[in-house]
Order: sequence, then C-alpha cells, then structure tokens
Amino acid sequence: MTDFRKQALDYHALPTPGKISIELTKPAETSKDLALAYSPGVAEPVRAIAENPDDVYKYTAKGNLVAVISNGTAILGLGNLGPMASKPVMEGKALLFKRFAGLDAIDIEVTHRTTQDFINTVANIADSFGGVNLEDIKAPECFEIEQALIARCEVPIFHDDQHGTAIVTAAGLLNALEIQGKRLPKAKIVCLGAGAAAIACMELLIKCGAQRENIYMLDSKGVIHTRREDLNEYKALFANNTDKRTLQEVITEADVFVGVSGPNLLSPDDLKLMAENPIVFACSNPDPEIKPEIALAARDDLIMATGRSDYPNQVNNVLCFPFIFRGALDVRAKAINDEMKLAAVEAIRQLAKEPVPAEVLQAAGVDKLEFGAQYIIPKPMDPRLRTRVSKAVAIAAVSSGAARIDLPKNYMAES
Ligand SMILES: NC(=O)C1=CN([C@@H]2O[C@H](COP(=O)(O)OP(=O)(O)OC[C@H]3O[C@@H](n4cnc5c(N)ncnc54)[C@H](OP(=O)(O)O)[C@@H]3O)[C@@H](O)[C@H]2O)C=CC1
Ligand SMILES: CC(=O)C(=O)O
Ligand SMILES: [Mg+2]
Repeated sequence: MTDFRKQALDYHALPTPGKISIELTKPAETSKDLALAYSPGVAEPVRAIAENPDDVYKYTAKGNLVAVISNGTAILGLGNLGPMASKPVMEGKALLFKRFAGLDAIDIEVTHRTTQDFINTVANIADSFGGVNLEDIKAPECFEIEQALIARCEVPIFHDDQHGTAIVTAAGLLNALEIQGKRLPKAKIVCLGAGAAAIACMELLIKCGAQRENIYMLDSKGVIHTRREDLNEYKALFANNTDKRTLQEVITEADVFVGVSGPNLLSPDDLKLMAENPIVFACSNPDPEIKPEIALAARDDLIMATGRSDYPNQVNNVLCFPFIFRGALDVRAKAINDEMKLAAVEAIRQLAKEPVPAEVLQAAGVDKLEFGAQYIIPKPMDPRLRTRVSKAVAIAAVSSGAARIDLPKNYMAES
C-alpha cells in the first residue's frame, strides 16, 4: 500500500469512521430542556408550522440544511460503483459545505431500480432541506432527473457536476484566455467527454460568448458529428458538421482543451498539435486527462489546470457549490437560475485578480500568488469566496425573482 493511500484510508477511518457528525444547537441537559426540545414543547412549533408553512424556516434547521444526494452512477472519474461506494465523496461534499460556507449538509445515497424511482425518492424528501445538491449521477439520466426535480420541487435543485463544474470552468477559462491574449468568441475548444460535466460546461461557455460551431466534443466513440446516429438529444446539440473523427484531428490548432472524461486520455503528442499559448483544463478526478508535469514538459506556453488540490489552478466545483447554495438559501431561493450562475462566474473570476491574503498563502503552502498562468482562479480556502460569491448570487436571486425574501441587512459585509 502506498504511503498516500494509507494516509487517505486512515484519515477516513480514525479516530471516528467518516468525516461528519451532527451537533446540537440547543441545551438538552435538564428535564426543563427536554420539555422544551421534545414533549410537550415541540408541539408549539409543530402547530405554528401547520398554521404558517414559512415558519419552518424560523423553528427548524431547514434554512441552513442541504441534502447531498447521489445514486453512485458516476463517482468522480471512477465510474458506476454504486450508492455505498459514493458515500465518502458525499460526506466529503458535506464537509466542504460546512467548512467553506457554514452550511449543514447530510449525504443521502439512493438505491434505485429506475430513473423514475430515483426522482420520486428525491422529490418526496426535498422539502426537508433548504436545497438539494445532486452529485455524481451519470449522463444522460442526470439531465432528466434534474429537470424533473426542478419541475416538482419548491427548493433549489442543483446538479453540481453539471453547473458547479461549468461555473468554475467558465471563470477559470475566461481568466486563462485573458492571460493568453485570446477571446472566448474566437476560441477553438475541444471538450473530451460528453457527459454531465461536459454538456453543462459547454452550454455555459456558450452563454459566456463561445461559438457552438467552434466547439468539438468527443465521447468514448470519438468526435460527435452530424452523421452519427447514436447520439442522445444532449450530445446531438454539439454535433459538428465536420469530417474530423479523432482527437488528434480536432485538437490541431485548438486554443482550449477541457477534459471531463477520464484519466490519461491526452498525450504530450496531442498537446503539441494545439495552437500557440494553449489552455488545458484536465479536470477528471482523481486522475487528470494528462498530468501537469507531463503537459508542461511538452509545452512551455501552456496554462494548465486540474481538478486536484495538489497542483496550481484547481478547477473544481468546490469553488462554487458551497457559496452558490449559501447565497441561494440566505434569500430562500426557489431555484438556482442562469442569472445566479453567471453572477457566480463573474465573482469567482474577479477575485483571482485581487491580492491574496497571507492566511490563504499559508494554507496553500506558497509565498506568492499573483494573477497569471499559475494562478487563474482563487484557492478554495480563500474566505472572500464566501462573501463575494454568496453575495453576488443572493443579489442575482433577488433581482431575477428567484428569491422568496430580500437580502438580509448588511448581508456578507466584509470587515
Ligand atoms: N474538476 C471538477 O470539478 C469536476 C470533474 N469531473 C470529472 O469529469 C469526469 C466526468 O464526470 P461526469 O460528467 O459527471 O460523468 P458522466 O458519466 O456523465 O460522463 C462521462 C463522459 O466521459 C466520456 N468518456 C469516457 N471515457 C472516454 C474516452 N476514453 N474518451 C472520450 N470520452 C470518454 C463518456 O463517454 P460516453 O458518453 O461515450 O460514455 C461520457 O460522455 C470525471 O472524471 C469527473 O471526475 C466532474 C465534475 C466536476
Ligand atoms: C469534483 C467532482 O464533483 C467530481 O469529480 O465528480
Ligand atoms: Mg462530482
């Protein structure tokens, strides 16, 4: 067993199995405490909520509570390993919600027979939470699941692998293009992968200015083109009218490579075919499409990002989901709409251009972080993400009509 593997297993096992627990927010020591917390006192908020459903936000933890729900069909880049194998990742998302946004999150792993089964399970419990973060659900089912749940539920439903990834990718890519002296509307983009993350990333990039015809998407069978007859409706939107069939053909003279597919699928020779000053986001977890040390040995004019914490430029949805939910829940948003997503893109993007506080440098274990090829996007432990992104999202929720209440007074005022 490698040293890192043992450390990771020990981290999860010791001293208490798992990464999260529940703590009490009220005293529960005396008979009086118990009479208030449980019988007979608990009957009072029950009556209040029955009379006025909005009182659930006043008397329960709902307004600060997120469900992280998976069926384990696309666990990171490890594949369909089932609901129980997804539990460490879902607990990990709960850890990140709490650590970065102060949100309580509970993981729920659903054993299901059919997509409808899964949809019904989530729809039937969604109201217990302020919002639902869907996680690691494979395409194309994830699209139908999210759309059905948005239609049925009163709280925000957000498939993180789609939209969290897309928001962070767009923020990082806009900055990387700026540094490389390129513009999104002109950029030739290759997207390896045509699943949850890929489709959502490319759709959001188009909303940010990318041209659909400049995007070449590939799945496990190669380039997605108009003569293929095996495309689902989501892939079909990216069918390119081209004779090119291979990664090597489409990556030639490309400005951008986005990998949301699997490990080690991009070779140094492929990289050498790209245009000058290229951008490579090898975002597959835990193992990227190409390792940064291999990529940077092949090209020195490259901006390189991965989904991992142990390299510079971590393009990972952790930069988004804690903060977009924080902002959404704080104004009791009914949904997370495009205005809120684009506000998050801009807030994440602009933060990378500001001086980095000493505490962030220390947590990152570096002396300096300055907007440039090695720092295109903020670090997850930057406390300003919480204030900036959540505030931008909450404001967008209010102005777009998704919020049920106004922005709280002095919301996310920075000291
Ligand atoms: N950094 C980040 O924040 C995030 C990274 N990811 C990473 O993205 C990857 C995909 O996740 P997700 O979209 O949720 O999963 P999905 O299962 O929805 O999609 C996987 C996609 O990868 C494609 N694929 C698999 N093997 C190959 C190959 N050899 N060549 C080209 N395409 C291939 C599949 O092709 P086909 O359609 O033919 O089956 C499918 O389109 C994972 O590695 C995950 O870790 C995901 C979310 C966030
Ligand atoms: C980061 C993430 O959500 C994934 O790799 O699936
Ligand atoms: Mg995921």
